[in-house]
Amino acid sequence: MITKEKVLHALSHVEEPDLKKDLVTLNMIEDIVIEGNHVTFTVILTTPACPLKDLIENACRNAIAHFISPDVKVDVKMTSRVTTQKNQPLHNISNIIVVASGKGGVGKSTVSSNIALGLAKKGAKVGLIDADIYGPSIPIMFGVEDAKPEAIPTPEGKTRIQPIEKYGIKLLSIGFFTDPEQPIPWRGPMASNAVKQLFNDADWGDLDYLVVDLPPGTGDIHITLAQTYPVAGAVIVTTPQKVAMADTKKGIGMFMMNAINVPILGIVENMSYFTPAELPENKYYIFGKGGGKSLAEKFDVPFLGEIPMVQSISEAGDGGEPVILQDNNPMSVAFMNVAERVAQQVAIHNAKPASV
Ligand SMILES: Nc1ncnc2c1ncn2[C@@H]1O[C@H](COP(=O)(O)OP(=O)(O)OP(=O)(O)O)[C@@H](O)[C@H]1O
Repeated sequence: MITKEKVLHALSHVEEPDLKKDLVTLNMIEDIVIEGNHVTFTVILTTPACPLKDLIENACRNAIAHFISPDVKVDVKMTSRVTTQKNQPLHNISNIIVVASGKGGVGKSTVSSNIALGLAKKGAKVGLIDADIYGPSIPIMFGVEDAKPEAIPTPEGKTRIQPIEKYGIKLLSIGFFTDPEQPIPWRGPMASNAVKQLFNDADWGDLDYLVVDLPPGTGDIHITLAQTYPVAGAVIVTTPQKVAMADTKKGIGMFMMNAINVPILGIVENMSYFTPAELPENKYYIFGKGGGKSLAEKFDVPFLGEIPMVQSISEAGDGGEPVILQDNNPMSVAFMNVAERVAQQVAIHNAKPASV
């Protein structure tokens, strides 16, 4: 006879590959129902964007077959409860992910947008802040250049900014509050205060992930944000050129400084190679090859993936519909892989003991 204990015993032999503990110890199994020869249970993953979903499901099926009987009919429901970063800064936001680059123009906003939408596509509740005071490009990438977020008065006499909702995520850009024709005269503290308002004074609701597109380089905003709001981690975007890599090293160094101490979730290499649309098999490594990967190895941080230079990426971004929204575009898959790896790294960091 199949019992709940037997099912739990079988599943206690399935290890969560990232967290290196079994699913039962991690409290990832719920709702076991046994009806004769039919077993149903739910696996609670740490993120809906878990890249190991299929692997874990297969391992569960194999464990039941091996430890109970191959004849058992198994139904596995996969769901998720997103884990929360340590020192959660805003009670309704589980994880803040900053996206940074040493240099401007390497595709930081493109990567931020596609990661945010990728996580949302997987079912997560996602917000996106465009904190790039020097060139806020998220409004263009989401086709909401003219949006004017409402400020709603609260009973306490404050105002709450309502994020704009587009493609299933909530977004706010510093660009919504500035005149695009005017250069931004803000200097450090003023700009930092404006960005802080996007965190504090906005009505984000409950979010699993808040992705923040930082200005390029290292500066006041980075330091203020990292010190005011502990973040789950930083995604570093670089291109393969030597000059970009040199600045990327500085950026990584800044996040690793004791006073800042932001975990590096990994490096994304953008514009890794050029691929013409009509010859998708041809890859031209015009800026050099393997730089992002070797940088990740040098700093002992994950390499989150390479994104080629493809016309459809810039067309989609300029057209206000990031490429990940196109289901049949291979670049959509490339960005989804990056988004999944980011979510995976957040979950790994969240599971570490507080001192690590
Ligand atoms: N992989 C890619 N293939 C083709 N075009 C790309 C790719 N990545 C980014 N682009 C294009 O390059 C331009 C700059 O990208 P993006 O705005 O994302 O860079 P950024 O690093 O955020 O820039 P900034 O420093 O101004 O904030 C955009 O027009 C974008 O569409």
